[in-house]
Amino acid sequence: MGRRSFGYPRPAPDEPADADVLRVLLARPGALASVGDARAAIDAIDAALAVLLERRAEIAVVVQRLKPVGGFAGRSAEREAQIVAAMAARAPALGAARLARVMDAVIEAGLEVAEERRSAGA
Ligand SMILES: O=C(O)C(=O)C[C@]1(C(=O)O)C=C[C@@H](O)C=C1
Repeated sequence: MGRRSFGYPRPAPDEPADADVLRVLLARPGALASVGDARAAIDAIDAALAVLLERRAEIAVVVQRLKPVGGFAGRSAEREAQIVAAMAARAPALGAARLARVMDAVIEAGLEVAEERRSAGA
């Protein structure tokens, strides 16, 4: 499947030509004055999150196949701490402790998908 956005946003110079691009409208919290508007903004973000989480899981499946020891047995606390620290720099209100809980669930979900694929011989 080719790129799903058509010319916009323009690819960055170091962007692979066969990557997909997700464009997300991020409402500014201060601009939301009703529950309906705020929920619609949350729904838009959750839709993007679902796409990101699904793609992340598919890529984590690939990592498990490529690692010498994949799956739950190959879990790396050091790598997970790096991921959380990088995210905390972009999400200061959430902070590292809360992000660690979120990412633990996200990473486990990816490893479960990898395990399902492995058992199915896929
Ligand atoms: O980077 C890896 O080594 C992975 O297996 C991927 C991943 C992840 O989902 O980000 C999954 C498990 C590891 O504990 C660390 C990270």
